[in-house]
Amino acid sequence: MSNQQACGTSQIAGCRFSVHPMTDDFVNVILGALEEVDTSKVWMETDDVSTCVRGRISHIFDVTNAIFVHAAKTGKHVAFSGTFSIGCPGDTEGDVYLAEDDVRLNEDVTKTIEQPTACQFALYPMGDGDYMDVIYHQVQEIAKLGVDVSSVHYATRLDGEANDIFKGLEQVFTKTKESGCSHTVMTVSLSANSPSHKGGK
Ligand SMILES: Cc1ncc(C[n+]2csc(CCO)c2C)c(N)n1
Repeated sequence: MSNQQACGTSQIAGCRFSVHPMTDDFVNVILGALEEVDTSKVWMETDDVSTCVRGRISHIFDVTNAIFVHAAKTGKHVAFSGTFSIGCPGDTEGDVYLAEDDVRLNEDVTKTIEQPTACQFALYPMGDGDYMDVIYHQVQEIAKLGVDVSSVHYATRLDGEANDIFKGLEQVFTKTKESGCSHTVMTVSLSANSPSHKGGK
């Protein structure tokens, strides 16, 4: 890749995300989900707008998956919106978290939570001239994982279990990075328990 040198070489991955529960009790749903999840293998900061987690890819997806299903298991309509990134130039602070092993701290609990979910994601393999090939290939691959895949303008839609969707998103993100993309960005919107899900999309 021609501009490999211009871009950062940090292998730290991250996600900046917000959870929006459609309920008067939103503070408890947000803070409850953040507290219930073991975040000791990621760097994490929460403010009034969003939360940022940084560390190894496995833990970024383990933690965001867990926070989403913990918020959604309340039964409230919950929306999640996040941006995943790896290879961001200058992203080195907190690299100490890369020394963690890949044992996921939340998987045992997360996998017991069933949560039908709708997702729209968009992949941005930056710094690669063949970016559309990368996107088409990854969308084909995610279809093998047991989630319904369809096309919408500017994104790909996934319908299925939250845990399967997160597995697919992690695969897309990891494979894009492994294919040599110097800076990979993926935006994700999720919706659970929406009254609009009943009777179609
Ligand atoms: C994951 C996540 N992190 C932070 C916020 C921002 N936020 C909005 S209300 C609230 C609780 C009371 O301060 C917080 C932290 C969010 N929505 N989702």
